Amino acid sequence: MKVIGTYLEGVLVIEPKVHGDHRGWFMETYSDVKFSGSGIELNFVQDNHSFSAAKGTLRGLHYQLNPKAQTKLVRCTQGAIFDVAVDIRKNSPSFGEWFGIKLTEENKKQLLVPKGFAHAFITLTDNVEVQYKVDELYSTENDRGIIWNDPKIGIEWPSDITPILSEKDQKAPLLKDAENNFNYGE
Ligand SMILES: Cc1cn([C@H]2C[C@H](O)[C@@H](COP(=O)(O)OP(=O)(O)O[C@H]3O[C@@H](C)C(=O)[C@@H](O)[C@H]3O)O2)c(=O)[nH]c1=O
Repeated sequence: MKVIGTYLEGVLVIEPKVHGDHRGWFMETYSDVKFSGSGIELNFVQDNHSFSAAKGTLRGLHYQLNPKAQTKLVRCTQGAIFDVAVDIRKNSPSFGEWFGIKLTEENKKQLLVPKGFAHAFITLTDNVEVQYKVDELYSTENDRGIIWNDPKIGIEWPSDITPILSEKDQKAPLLKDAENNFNYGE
């Protein structure tokens, strides 16, 4: 397994070791010992799995407030997504900055999105399955969103796709209208 840092502190790209043979392949998608060995101490408590039928489905930007903030270990097991993390830690030097990466069924890459980051993805193919582990339970009271196309964040979504959004995500606020509630790292 390879752990690759990004320009956002704490956001990591994980490349599992894939063991191929004449039958196909095998990989460990998460190992407590290997993550600990790389300095990543997590206690996952929930596994999530979503299916998006159409290319252009955009879920996010989502986060949970403390004390229910979540670390997410995200992977795409069918099709392809462009996966994004946005730093919403108020005192961070990279507050409001984003990192994006293509996660696909073929490349088997994973993105580790720490607490204090909003998360979103857009599907780049039809019939996409995304699976992710989280280290805090879902909490409707603490579940929040930021609008996907906030110009202040300026995420470079694939330009040839018109996003398909949930009603909730269409009504999400701008970063500037949500940031008073952020309670990470204070
Ligand atoms: C996230 C979540 C949703 N739900 C329910 C609530 C709702 O009825 C239904 C669909 O929820 P949503 O519309 O919020 O699903 P979705 O838009 O897929 O939300 C997800 O988006 C990605 C980007 C993330 O980062 C996730 O943490 C999560 O916020 O599932 C749970 O029961 N448990 C959960 O952990």
